[in-house]
Amino acid sequence: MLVGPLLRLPQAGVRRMAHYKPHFNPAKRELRIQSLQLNIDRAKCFSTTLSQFQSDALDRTRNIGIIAHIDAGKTTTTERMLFYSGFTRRIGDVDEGSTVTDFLPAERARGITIQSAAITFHWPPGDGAEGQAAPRDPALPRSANSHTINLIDTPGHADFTFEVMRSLRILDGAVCILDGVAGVEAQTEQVWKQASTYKIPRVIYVNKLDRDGAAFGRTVREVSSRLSVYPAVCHIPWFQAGNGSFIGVADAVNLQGLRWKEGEDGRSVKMLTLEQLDAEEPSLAEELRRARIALVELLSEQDETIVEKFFECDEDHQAVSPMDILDSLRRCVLDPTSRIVPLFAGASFRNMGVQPLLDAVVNLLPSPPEAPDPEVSIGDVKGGLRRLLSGDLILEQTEQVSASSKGKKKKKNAVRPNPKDAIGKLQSCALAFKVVNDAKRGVLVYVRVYSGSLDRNSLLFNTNLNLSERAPRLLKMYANDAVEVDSIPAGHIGVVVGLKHARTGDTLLSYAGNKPTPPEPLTALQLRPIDVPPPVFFTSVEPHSLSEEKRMQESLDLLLREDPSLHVTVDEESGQTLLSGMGELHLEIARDRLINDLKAKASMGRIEIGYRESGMGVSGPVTKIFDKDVAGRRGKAGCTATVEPFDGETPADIADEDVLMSKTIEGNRIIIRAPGLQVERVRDEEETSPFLPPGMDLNTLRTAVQNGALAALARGPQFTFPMHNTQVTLTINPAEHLFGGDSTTSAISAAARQATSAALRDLVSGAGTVMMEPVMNVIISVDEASLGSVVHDISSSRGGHILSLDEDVSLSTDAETLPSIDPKRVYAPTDPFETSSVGKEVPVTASRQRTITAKVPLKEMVGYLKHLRSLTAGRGTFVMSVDRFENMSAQRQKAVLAELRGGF
Ligand SMILES: Nc1nc2c(ncn2[C@@H]2O[C@H](COP(=O)(O)OP(=O)(O)OP(=O)(O)O)[C@@H](O)[C@H]2O)c(=O)[nH]1
Repeated sequence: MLVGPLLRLPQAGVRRMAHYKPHFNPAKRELRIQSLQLNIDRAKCFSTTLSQFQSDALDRTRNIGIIAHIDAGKTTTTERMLFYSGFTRRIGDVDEGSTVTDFLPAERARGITIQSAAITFHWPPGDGAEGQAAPRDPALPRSANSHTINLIDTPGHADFTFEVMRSLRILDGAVCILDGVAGVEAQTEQVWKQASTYKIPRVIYVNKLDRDGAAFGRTVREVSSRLSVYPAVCHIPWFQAGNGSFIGVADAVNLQGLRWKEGEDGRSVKMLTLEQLDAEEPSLAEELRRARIALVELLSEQDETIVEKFFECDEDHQAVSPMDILDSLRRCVLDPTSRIVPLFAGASFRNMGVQPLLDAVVNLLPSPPEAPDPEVSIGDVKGGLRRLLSGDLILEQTEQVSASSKGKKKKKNAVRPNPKDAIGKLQSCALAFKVVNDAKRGVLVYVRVYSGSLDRNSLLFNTNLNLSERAPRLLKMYANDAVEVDSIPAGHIGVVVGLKHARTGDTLLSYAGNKPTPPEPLTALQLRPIDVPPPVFFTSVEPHSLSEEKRMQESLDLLLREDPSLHVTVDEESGQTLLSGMGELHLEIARDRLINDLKAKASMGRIEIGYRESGMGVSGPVTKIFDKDVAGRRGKAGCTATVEPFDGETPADIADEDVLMSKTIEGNRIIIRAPGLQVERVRDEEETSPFLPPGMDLNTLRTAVQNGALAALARGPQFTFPMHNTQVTLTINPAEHLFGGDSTTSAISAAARQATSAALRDLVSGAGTVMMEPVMNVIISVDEASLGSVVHDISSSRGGHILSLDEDVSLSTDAETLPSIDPKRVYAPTDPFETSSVGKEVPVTASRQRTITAKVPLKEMVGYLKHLRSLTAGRGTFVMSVDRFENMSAQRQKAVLAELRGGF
């Protein structure tokens, strides 16, 4: 934005803003969050008969999350939010391990948030039902009425990136907390980009301004340069006498000062008008006027309405009403093309700045109907939920399917589904965003409902697992307290109790009719689908005794439902159970969960890198006939398998009518062919064949063959690492491979496994296999002084490949790369001990932050943080994510194998 010539102090005779905040009492100039005790009592006394959701009007609901760099103060801020809203009686303390949101013992012990907990509270305090009948008074800010806030606490550690994505996708808005000392860090950039992928409207809160070295102005400039957005500075910090301790904020929207008393719980806030500030803190008053001008100027660049208001006020920046500014900020926040992000200031630990931030959540972030349309997919077709509900997306999907099946023989009795019929039958769709094992209530599945209403006792079809299960109980959660409800309407967040299968990330549908599955193609519907990155670390899990094995398996199953980015495989030959995950900390936390929380009597081995194995050529077709009694039942089935290299991208040629399935799973492609099966679509949704074993449907056959192939692919033939970039084609010929009732699912699975394993072994005698290792995308933030040594260390000692210095290299393929913003053109107040203010050059000094983007083998990154800290005097930070698996050179392979064998 242009601040230069326009940044001038307003003319004399400035009009005073009318104060508008009803819960701030201007007469007393002292705010006390009202009737705290009353609100706590109310919170405890929710009627269990009334559906609490009914009283929470959607436009007075905010589904928000807090995103930040680790340790920026998410938990500390959340605890204050809960306290000021009357939800808790005392402020929890992360350092004492007494917080509400971090309620897993493992989290409390580590002081980090590892699990997203959803909490509902009201702001301003009330029960969210007040004044529901009365329409909103447009002259008052939304924060004049009590709102229901569903807060999802997202994890901050890099190992939990996938978990961050999972919680982000159900948010309608987010607060991004920055550490006022550290500024924008590599991980902030990463999580910011992730939020941009889902186009989530955001506000920024600069925290920890009480700490020595806090630099609000520098942080604001970093927001523009590193996050590529225009910070709309709504608050500036108030340091006593310009450079003393942090005592409050000056509010550029309402043109007032908010001062908190040192050492109190923060419920008392002294408010000062601009005139009072002039008398008490003239330099702050002057800066506040600058901030107001900059704010109006910035908004004017993107919002026509504020320009009109500005002209109506005779071009007096101070005369524009707070309501007009709030409305303009809101329009910008909700406009996906706008790059304006409102920015607030505080020190949560000192209980300063949290109530105005809560007002901002209510005033500026969207209600569920105002939030960006969530992405859904049906098969390969993607689009918005609204397009799905209109039937257009289904139409597109059916057209695509019929186009791709052109040239195929028409199936007998084929019926094309009517999109309107399918949508008409859809009663609700919801996303299970978190599965939590509650000691008292059992397994809780947190859901966000996107359309319709999820009712108690309805049958829920899980499109990820292809099964239905009933929802016997529904709850609305208040951290560890719960209220029983009859339904969860669209836009709301609630909990389903009693589901046996649903996992974190699954899409759940309820539909009309008594069929076991919803009409096609709804069975393939996915809400906000995300790609699960491959696990790169693994460890073995061993029960203490044979009798503990069942218990351990149950605990592992639960762990996997909670966190599907963990994987469990059983090595067929050694019988060892292997648990794999995204990072060392990820597996350490899983170990804690398993052993300390779930009380599994098991021990875990060393955490090791998950290498992969890949074939160098094509195997011959190998046929295996399995013929054995399984659990007292005769089983006989056969299968032919061929394996070949697969580049991970080339689409499968599915124009072959014999192809039953072609799926890429965990970096390998599984193709199932069944020539001569003569598949027929009988009715709308059922496929069958006269040659299937009695009682078996096509889906069961597919799953059995797939599971057999997956079990074989889990162990490479030469190095015993899981196979990668491998395509296996399995052929089931009914005449040769199916033997009526003897061909049970386990016999078919066993035949598929044996055939795949034999084809893999065939590779070894032919072209051979090669080891692959995970290569990471690494983004390192360091100061100028350490740049040289860090770059040298990465490229020479760690075999890394530097991609860029300082350039914005997008980690996510979806995130759009925005043109950069010149921080010189952004308003930022002077930091204490800094000389000039606006329009300054970002100084090129030793403290300037530099960003290194590189590709480095994961093996070389183990324990890197400690090393980076020593190279950068403790200031360097980094984030990394898996780029891909790469073939290892013969020399590197030999060295790694020697190390592994030596048990190093
Ligand atoms: N001085 C100061 N310290 C703060 C402030 N806010 C948080 N802290 C401290 O910073 C540390 C991290 O705070 P948390 O609230 O746990 O941060 P978090 O972002 O939730 O961290 P994760 O859960 O690990 O992602 C704790 O020691 C807090 O006491 C603040 O405003 N001022």
